[in-house]
Amino acid sequence: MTDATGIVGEFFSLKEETDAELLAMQCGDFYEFFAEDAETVSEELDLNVSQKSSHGSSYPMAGVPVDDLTPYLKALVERGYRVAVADQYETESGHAREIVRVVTPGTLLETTDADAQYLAAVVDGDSSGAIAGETYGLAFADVTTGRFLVADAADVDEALTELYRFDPVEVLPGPNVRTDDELLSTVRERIDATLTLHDTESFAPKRAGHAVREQFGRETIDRLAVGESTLAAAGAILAYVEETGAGVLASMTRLQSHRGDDHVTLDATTQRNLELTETMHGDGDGSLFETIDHTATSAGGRLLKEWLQRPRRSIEALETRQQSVAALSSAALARDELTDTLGTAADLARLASKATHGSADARDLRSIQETLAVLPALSETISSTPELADSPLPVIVDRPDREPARELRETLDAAIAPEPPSTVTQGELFQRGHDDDLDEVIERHEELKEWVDTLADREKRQYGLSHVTVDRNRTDGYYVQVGKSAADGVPDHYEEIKTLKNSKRFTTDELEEKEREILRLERRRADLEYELFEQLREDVAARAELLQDVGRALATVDVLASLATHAAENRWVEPVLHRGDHLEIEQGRHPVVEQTTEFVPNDVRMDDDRGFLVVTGPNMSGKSTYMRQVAGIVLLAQIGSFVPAREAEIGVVDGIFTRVGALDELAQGRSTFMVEMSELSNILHAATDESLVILDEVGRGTATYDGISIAWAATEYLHNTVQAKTLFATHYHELTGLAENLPRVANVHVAADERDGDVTFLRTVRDGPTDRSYGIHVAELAGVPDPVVDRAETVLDRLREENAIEAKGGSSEPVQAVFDVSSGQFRGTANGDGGSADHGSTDGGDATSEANETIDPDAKAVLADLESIDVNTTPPIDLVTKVQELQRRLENA
Ligand SMILES: Nc1ncnc2c1ncn2[C@@H]1O[C@H](COP(=O)(O)OP(=O)(O)OP(=O)(O)O)[C@@H](O)[C@H]1O
Repeated sequence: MTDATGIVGEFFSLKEETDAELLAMQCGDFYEFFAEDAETVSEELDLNVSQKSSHGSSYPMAGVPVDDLTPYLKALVERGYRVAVADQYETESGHAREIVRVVTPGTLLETTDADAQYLAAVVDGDSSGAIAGETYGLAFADVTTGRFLVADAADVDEALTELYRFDPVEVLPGPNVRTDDELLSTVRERIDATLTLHDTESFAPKRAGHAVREQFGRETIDRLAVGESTLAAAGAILAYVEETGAGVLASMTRLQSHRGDDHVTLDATTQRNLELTETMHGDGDGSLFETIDHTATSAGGRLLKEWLQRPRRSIEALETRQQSVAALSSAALARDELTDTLGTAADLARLASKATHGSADARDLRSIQETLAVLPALSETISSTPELADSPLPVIVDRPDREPARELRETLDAAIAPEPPSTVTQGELFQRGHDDDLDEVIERHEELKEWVDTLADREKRQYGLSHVTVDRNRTDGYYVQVGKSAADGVPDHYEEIKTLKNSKRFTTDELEEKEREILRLERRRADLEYELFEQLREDVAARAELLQDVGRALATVDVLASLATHAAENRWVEPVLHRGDHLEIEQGRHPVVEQTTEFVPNDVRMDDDRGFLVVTGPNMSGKSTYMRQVAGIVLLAQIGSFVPAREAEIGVVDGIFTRVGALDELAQGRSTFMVEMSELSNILHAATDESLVILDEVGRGTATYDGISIAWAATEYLHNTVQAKTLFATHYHELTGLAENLPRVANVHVAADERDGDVTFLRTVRDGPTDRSYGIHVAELAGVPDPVVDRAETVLDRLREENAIEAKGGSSEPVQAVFDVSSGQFRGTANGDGGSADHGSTDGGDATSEANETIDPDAKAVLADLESIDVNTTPPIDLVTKVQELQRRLENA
């Protein structure tokens, strides 16, 4: 196919120049896709495919009108394609075409989605001679707002955490990352991003470093102490943005580092488990963000998401936010006024990016002017409301450079027409007074229009004509129309141009001359206005950083007002933050569940001597909700928000780690247990004594012995070595015994009431372990058939009486030997019906000797070994391993 000539041949040779999946090539008034591209596009977008013959072959062809390309591009890019666009231009010998842009998910400017749209690059530092301690370098850019951030990560998990946090739409893996299967497969699984293998050259440290210094200045790089692999990632992004022709480099005014001790570690799993921005099922509805979001602007919404994904540790910074939230929550009227004012604000960062790219129209500049006016309006409300004037809010609105912002606003206000058209090439964009030449053109134009408008009257008067009108249309230009009855009386210099049913149209030399001048002036006006507009747009683009600053200030006020609204409407309180270990929440509620349920508030108290809570309780009683509520409250406190509680005192944490459920992994067909263990391993490595750890049912994904052993060992490790604040929900009743041996472990349980076989969930958390699990009751609620429920009751009763782990015998007669966990003694019987095994006797020694008479010698040896184990001194894991070994021996006996 590539030997095609003509237009199709040109298409194929352009296609070779790009690694984009699709090429849209301009052919006159259409952009055409050929061959396979045409088929792909028609399938994706329902376009008609025709056949194009070229030198004896025929090729599928699909096209869209030039003016309609944008929505099609957007749709293709949102489906993950990268699309090259080749424009046609005139040459002396006809025309030629060249690729002017490659539109990719991360460089799409025409987005209408309010969310941030990050393009990410990840570099494995080992390959780029990274500085010590820095293994992965990451950079993130949002071309739609000009935001540019860098981060480094010590290992692959941290790198993934950052990626998950930014949730990029496109990822550029660095040279070594391309062979990192773990990272790439996780990115593919968890992040809906297009992976683009961009030119490895652009990641080269020297070249990348140069590009970054050019863009952001040497001082910034030094100040932020950006490492080499991070520089490589940032440089690769700059190169990519430039090469794709997005033309927005100038809007990337500031490099921000995403490092530092100020942020709370929230690993990828935790961000999902806590349902920060979407639920475990992938919906936005029901997430923490959706619940607390009352922002009035899309930039405010984006910032609130960012805060939730990046809680902070600096008490000073958090208290500053709290003071604003407190002031705003008590000043309801002023808050409403601020929110109403913010409602008129456009997305300044996005508009700045459009101005830089050259795609902003006159309406966009009007929006910029109107939005710049929002800042002084907010300032006015704030300074005239005493509570707000005394809060940190005035500092926030004064942070952008107000004077140049005012100048820009006034310039735009004076320049742009109040309601300009959306096209920038047809004139009527400017007001009088912006430019003398333009004013002259407009004046002369208006004079002529005036001459035309009054012509009919003059002609009537001068020549005594009736039924005269003067008008203009496309085919006839300007004409004088005279009613049929009067048409014979027109003067000689009238030249007839058309006869209609009831009238005739004429022109005159003078009218033609004026028409020519009007047309010339209109063309001149359009050209001049376009030129002036481009100039003005460049002036605005040069102020991109200022616009971003103002946008950020508006978004910040928006988020603080939103937090205040939520606090006021839901009776949230201001938590007291401190550096210690103490965590006390009185009458806490789950921020999301309280919206839809009559919520039963609960307390939590954790301290130096009570740093590890084992949470037990029946199924469905509310264990998970309780633990998530604690994590949610701590997280909200660390974004500066109020919290759902009557009172809260919170020692700030450096990280929140969770291991909760495994719904989604199951759907992806990964082994639940494997996932559970790798998450646990990550927590045991990453958590510190200042972290908060939430573990829900760890060890449930495997056989009971393994499960208990792992849960037990993890508890010891977290308690003794990591010393993180931990809440651990479990069904393994055995774990409640830990409180007796480990000083910082305490038991709490979610209470349930059982009367006449009916269980009522009280949802109240109390100190001490639960006595039973009520699982059968939940099975009954879930509709499990009665005979099964009855039988389960019987089995459970028997198990409860024996309180034992069973070991099976291996002789011809099945032998049941029962090891009593609570007493550390062994009981057994020869008859297969283990259930009747000497229930009356609690004296294990007697039962054992009785059993010994009837069982074979190998089994006896096993029993002897078993008896010799000292349960009180043997660590649980060894104990379980030993029991397993004994079991095996019995089976082989
Ligand atoms: N304090 C509360 N007030 C009101 N409803 C609650 C409360 N806590 C939990 N619930 C509700 O109870 C139900 C069960 O809660 P949850 O899933 O937390 O139980 P669980 O003990 O973790 O269950 P399982 O052991 O089966 O995993 C949920 O529907 C939840 O909304």
